[in-house]
Amino acid sequence: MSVYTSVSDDEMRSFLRDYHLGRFIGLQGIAQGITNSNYFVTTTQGRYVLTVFEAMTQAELPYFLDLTQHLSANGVACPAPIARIDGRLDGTLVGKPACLVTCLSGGDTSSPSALQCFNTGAMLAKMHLASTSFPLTMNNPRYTSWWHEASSRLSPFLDAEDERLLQAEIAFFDKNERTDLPAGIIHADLFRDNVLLNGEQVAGFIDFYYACNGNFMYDLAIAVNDWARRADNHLDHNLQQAFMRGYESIRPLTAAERDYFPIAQRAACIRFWVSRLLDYHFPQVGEITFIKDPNVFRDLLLNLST
Ligand SMILES: Nc1ncnc2c1ncn2[C@@H]1O[C@H](COP(=O)(O)OP(=O)(O)OP(=O)(O)O)[C@@H](O)[C@H]1O
Ligand SMILES: N[C@@H](CCO)C(=O)O
Repeated sequence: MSVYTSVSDDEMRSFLRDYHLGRFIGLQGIAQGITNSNYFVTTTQGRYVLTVFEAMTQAELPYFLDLTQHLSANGVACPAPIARIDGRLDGTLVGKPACLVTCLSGGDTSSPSALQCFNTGAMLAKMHLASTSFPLTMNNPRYTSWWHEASSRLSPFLDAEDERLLQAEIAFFDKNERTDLPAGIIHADLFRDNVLLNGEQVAGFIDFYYACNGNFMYDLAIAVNDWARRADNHLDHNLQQAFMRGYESIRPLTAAERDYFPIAQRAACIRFWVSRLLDYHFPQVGEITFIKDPNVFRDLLLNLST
């Protein structure tokens, strides 16, 4: 259950006074989710999702809300933030940053069909195209310099084989990274649990809080590594192909991007192997998180080349 911040009906009524959303009817906590507190809010005008941010600061929030507003206005399926009467997209509730967004129908899946992969790939390509006209920028907080630094912190906790593999992969990417390929805003965390599906259709991408500037192939690799990953941590060739075909139905890849894709997949493994290792070995006091198995991405890394 992840409703860490309790919001009373009276607090919600008072929050809603800043919006043109009619009268408050009810509030219902959403059980899924790890980082933030989420509620369905019903008013006389409809149903919305309230997020109360547990870790993000008020100053950090506008970038992400402006981004989802831009994307939804440009045909990308994602929740649109609701503007307050004064035009702001973010507010404060129970002393924490908060926002209201449109409520999407649908749910996530842990075992996607090929058509769901195709449609998610197509929507990711739409997002990449739409992002090129977004004016704000954000550095990727979890990229090469981050994993260099993190790998030093992790070194005492790793056995010799894992240490060697991690260092070798980091060095490989340092040599092979390309910065001249198409880039823009990337989601950077488009796992299966961050896409709501309505049957075979994409209802919307959620959780844009790692979105940043980056290489499109790296973003595609992050998504494919999760969407096509089988329980044995090998990639399902058909699901991978379906995802890539969907992507290319909207944004065809160049030969250089195609060549780079396997390198980006290895980098995407480093990213999530390292973040999960950090969560495991350095659990933050008071941080609300469930530790996910780091070895999934070590094993996927090993299996990518077999
Ligand atoms: N706009 C939306 N419309 C409908 N349902 C939503 C919407 N946003 C979130 N949800 C529901 O709330 C759940 C939790 O949302 P989310 O995954 O964003 O939680 P979080 O705690 O903010 O992030 P994370 O779980 O990645 O740490 C989702 O699985 C989904 O069921
Ligand atoms: N999608 C990430 C967690 C959120 O960044 C993971 O599965 O490790």
